[in-house]
Amino acid sequence: MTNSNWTALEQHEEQTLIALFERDADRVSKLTVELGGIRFDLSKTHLDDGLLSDFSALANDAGLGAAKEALFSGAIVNTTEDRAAEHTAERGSGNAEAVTHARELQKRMRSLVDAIDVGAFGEIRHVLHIGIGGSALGPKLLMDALGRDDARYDIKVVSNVDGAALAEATRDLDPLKTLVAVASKTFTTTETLLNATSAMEWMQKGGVADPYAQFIALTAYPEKAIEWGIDESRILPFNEAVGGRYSLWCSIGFPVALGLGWSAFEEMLEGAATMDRHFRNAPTLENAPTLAAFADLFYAQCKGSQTRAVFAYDERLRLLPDYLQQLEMESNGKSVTAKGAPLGRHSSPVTWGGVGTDAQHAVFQLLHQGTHLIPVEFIASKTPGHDFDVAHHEALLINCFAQGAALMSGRNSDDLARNYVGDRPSTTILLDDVTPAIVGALIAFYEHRTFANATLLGINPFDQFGVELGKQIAKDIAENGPVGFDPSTTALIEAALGDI
Ligand SMILES: O=P(O)(O)OC[C@H]1O[C@H](O)[C@H](O)[C@@H](O)[C@@H]1O
Repeated sequence: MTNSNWTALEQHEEQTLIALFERDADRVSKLTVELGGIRFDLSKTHLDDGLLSDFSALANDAGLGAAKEALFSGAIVNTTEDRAAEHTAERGSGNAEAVTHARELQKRMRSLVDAIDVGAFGEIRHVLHIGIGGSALGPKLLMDALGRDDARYDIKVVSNVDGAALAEATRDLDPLKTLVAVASKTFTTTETLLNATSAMEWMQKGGVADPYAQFIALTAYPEKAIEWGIDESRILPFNEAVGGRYSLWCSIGFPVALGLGWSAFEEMLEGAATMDRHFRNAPTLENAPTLAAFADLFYAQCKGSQTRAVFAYDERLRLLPDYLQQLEMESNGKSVTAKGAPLGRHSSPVTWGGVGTDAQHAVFQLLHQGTHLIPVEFIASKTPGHDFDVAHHEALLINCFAQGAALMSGRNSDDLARNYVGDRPSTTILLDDVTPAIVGALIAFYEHRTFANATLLGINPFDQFGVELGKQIAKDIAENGPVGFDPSTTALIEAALGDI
């Protein structure tokens, strides 16, 4: 990818959003993609014919088509770790061998769901899912989104090493009726293993005669789980070529399959597969993840936006911003290219966000009148997730659309304190409903958008070495105490922990 591509994009003569709508009566349909029960409306971004053509050239030069084929065919796309990235195979897309392997492991998962259902583990009512990062955020999001009214089991997800999290999660659980799922791709993550050990003690204290019999493991390294004490028959392995933040489709999604039932889990996989096919085959200008990546790159790379904000106008999706933070920031928060050279550009913007309408009364002031340019994303559902008066849902959607309109149109006032400059971009993602299939497609959309961003920047989105240094230093402190650290760190350790 040449610098001239970026120079052309940076020098693009930008029109206001209002002018773009005035000049092109087809703008909404041109920049709206509908598939899998989702409408992606990018018409309130500054993408225009010129930008689309320049970004398409950039995508060609960056080899997006070949990169997609490499991803789906199971080639080594995670070059720094010498691995493929086979999350799409979990939903039946791509490499045949990986798909067959995924199906076999899913059969094993399904058998365990069935066994628990028929009482092979006793009278299980609760599942305590212990994991962190990619081993927690997906199950947490999905159960919160889809398991509100009719979850078949009470699923609690614990991630933080702060014992308060485990205390809260176990407070109302009956240890005799609880299954503990220890979810860790590597089965070496210290927080997860400490929480698992404490959950084991909680069960012992709670009178469970053989707590190990109520523990299962979800991991890519079964031998590590066996070493920890979990019987092989209660381990659900997954392919090590599935990255942690892409792992909700495999056994890390076990609580979802158990909590919502196997058919719902399959619907979620099928929804994601629909998005896989779209990303792989749809032409660039009709390709939702690719167009969204163009808009992301335009603002982050050409307009200096350092953040992008995501607001779920639906309580069921309130954890989506958290989920996306890991997906986007851990994937593309890198200052080096896949070839090991300095990136020389900004990496992924900071993803942040919240829930509408709450956020309107808290942070939207800055979005409307602050000096930062922050592309905003709204996610809403046509169908409400409750039986209360329809007025609630109407108010929710009206507010969502009003915010997008206000950001774009602005309103002039001679009184500067009351002036809205407008021309602030947003994307609206409108779901038919929050169902397993639609949420599956939505998450796959974000995965592919992240991949397209990475490819155009030349980043490997599948490693995360940035998280290692802090872990290493924590280990050093735990093993050796405050030896050899800077004065501030030493003083903090001594003040809070004394002689550890
Ligand atoms: O699943 P685990 O191996 O326990 O890893 C849990 C998480 O921790 C790591 O530090 C990574 O930053 C995440 O990508 C990963 O999802």
